Amino acid sequence: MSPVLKVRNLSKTFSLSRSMFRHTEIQAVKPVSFSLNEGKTLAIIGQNGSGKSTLAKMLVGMIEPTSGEIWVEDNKLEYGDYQTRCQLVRMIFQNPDSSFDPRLRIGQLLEMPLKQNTDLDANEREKLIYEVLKQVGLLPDHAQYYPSVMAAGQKQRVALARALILKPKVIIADEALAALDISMRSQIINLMLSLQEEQNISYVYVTQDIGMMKHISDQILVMQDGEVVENGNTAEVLASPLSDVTKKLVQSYFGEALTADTWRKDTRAF
Ligand SMILES: Nc1ncnc2c1ncn2[C@@H]1O[C@H](COP(=O)(O)OP(=O)(O)OP(=O)(O)O)[C@@H](O)[C@H]1O
Repeated sequence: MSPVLKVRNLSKTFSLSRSMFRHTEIQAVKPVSFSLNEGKTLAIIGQNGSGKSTLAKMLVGMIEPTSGEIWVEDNKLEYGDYQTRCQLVRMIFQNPDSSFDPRLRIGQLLEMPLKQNTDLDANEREKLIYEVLKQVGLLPDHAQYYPSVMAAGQKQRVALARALILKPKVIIADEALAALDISMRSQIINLMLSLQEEQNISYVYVTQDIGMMKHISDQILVMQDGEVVENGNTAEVLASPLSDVTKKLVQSYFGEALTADTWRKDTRAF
């Protein structure tokens, strides 16, 4: 199986002006390389300020990398080429409200990426909008709703629908489920898992939730101070962590080192 997402030596240094003559540089992400196969899930975990979000934002084209390359299949993603990128990689955020225009109905929100990035006519766009609403467990009638009248879980379904509508290869979820309560979170996760199975989507979750990632990720990348300190198969990394930061994350979530036995016995819902 060949990788769908390939990242080579991707890095980001922010330069902050302290005064006219003084600059400080922050190496938010030191050169990182990894790849992700089709239909698989990568978890990027790490403490606050470790560089997770900066990495995710570079993948989705919101931040210009200082160096490195991002490939999706045979397409090299160039910063600023939104048209190519959004058909390959889409992102969902923790707070959908901040990315929804409150003046637009759900149908209009979903139609926007289709108008901007495809040649579909109005009938074809409408058909696709109803199809994607159904895929995320909403009804055709929801196209007429404004986001403000929807519950948090429904809004996250709309965010997912908007990410799915261009049929991307990779979806990046930056702390997308952290604000939802446990039962809504499980519903959305299960929905994302079944969509993954149907459509072979690859997911990158940016999260601090190691418990959930144990259940749903195939690969884990652990970051600390802008550096990837561990990268590998989730079960192997969590069962035999090499870095102190991973050991601490495992210990603080599971209360002990994670042996094969405790792994099996851990049945907590995510
Ligand atoms: N636009 C920016 N300008 C300057 N520095 C930034 C910018 N964005 C992030 N940083 C810095 O880069 C480092 C990594 O931040 P980042 O937000 O990627 O970490 P994170 O692991 O996602 O943390 P959190 O979980 O708190 O979001 C931090 O030191 C942060 O202050």
